[in-house]
Amino acid sequence: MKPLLRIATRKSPLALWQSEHVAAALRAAHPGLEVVLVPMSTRGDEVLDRSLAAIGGKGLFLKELELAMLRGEADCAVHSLKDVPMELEPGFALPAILQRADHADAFVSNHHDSLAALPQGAVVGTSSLRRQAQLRALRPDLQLRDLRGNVNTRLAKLDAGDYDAIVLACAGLQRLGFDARIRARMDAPQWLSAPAQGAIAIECRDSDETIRTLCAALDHAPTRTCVEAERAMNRALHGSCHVPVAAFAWLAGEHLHLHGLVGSAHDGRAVRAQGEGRGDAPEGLGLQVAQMLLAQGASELIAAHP
Ligand SMILES: NCc1[nH]cc(CCC(=O)O)c1CC(=O)O
Repeated sequence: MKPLLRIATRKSPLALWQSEHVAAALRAAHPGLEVVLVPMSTRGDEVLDRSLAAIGGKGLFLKELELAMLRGEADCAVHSLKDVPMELEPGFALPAILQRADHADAFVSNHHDSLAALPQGAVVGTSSLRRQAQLRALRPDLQLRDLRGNVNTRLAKLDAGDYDAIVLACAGLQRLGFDARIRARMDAPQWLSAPAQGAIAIECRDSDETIRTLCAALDHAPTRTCVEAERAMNRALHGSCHVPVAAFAWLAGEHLHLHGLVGSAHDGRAVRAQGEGRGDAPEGLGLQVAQMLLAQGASELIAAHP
């Protein structure tokens, strides 16, 4: 019998695409390994009428997949790393972080070319506090409206005329074949993406050495370095999906650069910081930039988002 590896995945089109992508990469890395998907629904996918924060935060997307691993129904799970809490559940590990795709956000609209080109008072859809905070800082005149659901649902709501524009991740749009929907990339330094946006991670049980080793073949060290800096910054700010924190790190040779932002989803206040360090010490850089943000009053902004 061929050795078998079972991947727990959410059922949204993006989650399925990402899990298929990981499955194909694992098959290529380990000829003879059989890889199958175990699609599951999570509470985060099913409850769409309440905010994520109200039903328990982003960890909800992971919990059911972790339970499937604990029950022995799956060997690992595939996630968008930006949806993975800064502190993993005890007993779990991330043996692979794949090479990051486009980290940037996308301005998506059927009538306007960019954020700057939106008319006064235009309606923009996003439920992300991070995106709301940056929109308020750059364009205080805009009307922000909630927009939840998977990528396909959000595009359908835009097309129904509910919004003048919406903001989504470039990576998700590209993976689903919606590249043509990207009217403008929203990128650093003016606009910062979510910590680890664009990176896919594999999670498995800490104790499962065989699975960890199989998955580790897909790990991309430069991506891990960058997302460790971004996540360390977020962790030091007690970041979760309930606070408007943005971070983007990139490597230039041996130098690691990190830009961070903490904003307010209620008004246009925001603090920004940037730092530079060595690629072998990403967590130190993350902490350093977090300290710079705190020194400018980030805690007050974070406390305003209970
Ligand atoms: N919040 C949902 C989510 N989680 C990951 C992505 C995009 C893919 C990625 O970041 O790798 C998206 C969609 C979006 O924000 O538009």
